Amino acid sequence: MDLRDEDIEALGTQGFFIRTASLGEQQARAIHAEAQARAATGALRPAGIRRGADRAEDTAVRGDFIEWLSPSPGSALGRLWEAFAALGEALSAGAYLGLGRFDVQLAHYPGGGTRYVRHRDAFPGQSNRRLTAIYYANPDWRPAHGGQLRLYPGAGTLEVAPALDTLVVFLSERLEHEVLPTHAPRLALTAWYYGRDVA
Ligand SMILES: O=C(O)CCC(=O)C(=O)O
Ligand SMILES: [Fe+2]
Repeated sequence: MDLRDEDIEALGTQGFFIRTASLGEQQARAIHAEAQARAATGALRPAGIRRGADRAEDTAVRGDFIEWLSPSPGSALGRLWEAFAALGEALSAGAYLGLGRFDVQLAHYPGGGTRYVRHRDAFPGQSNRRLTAIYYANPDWRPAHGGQLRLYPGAGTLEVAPALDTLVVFLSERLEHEVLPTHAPRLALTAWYYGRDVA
């Protein structure tokens, strides 16, 4: 996941950039297989809305099942973790984002019209999530499956297919987005990067 000047520039001007074929098909398929296997074990839990004591589940808002990952050296998901780490370092160096630690979440939307309504991942002023990087692991995605990521960069909208090996990176405080209803199982791995000032 080498960073190009145009990616850094797009992040500054539009608040996001998109890469297809980001790790290569072989790695992408291995990531898909591992993510799929984790989802199949039943280890994932319904995602909550809001955090802490206010946490609730509401599938009309958000219908995915999630698991927080830990680094797993030697596996395909471990290599993805390393790629996320390298991306954070490159963006800190190239875009002066001052990123520190990150969390990685595996999310599985089971299909059946599950979605995640329009939202932002962080709100300005709260020193929490600075950058969101989403990596899609869906080898046979077709338009009829839905589940596109819809971005609201300002004027108009843009839809991103959650297809194998596609990476979307955006400023968590800035870009509103939503997951359109998905009619086939949909896998995504998301890294959220925090500012360096946050422990
Ligand atoms: O999976 C996606 O495309 C986006 C999910 C999302 O917006 C989130 O988990 O905050
Ligand atoms: Fe989000």
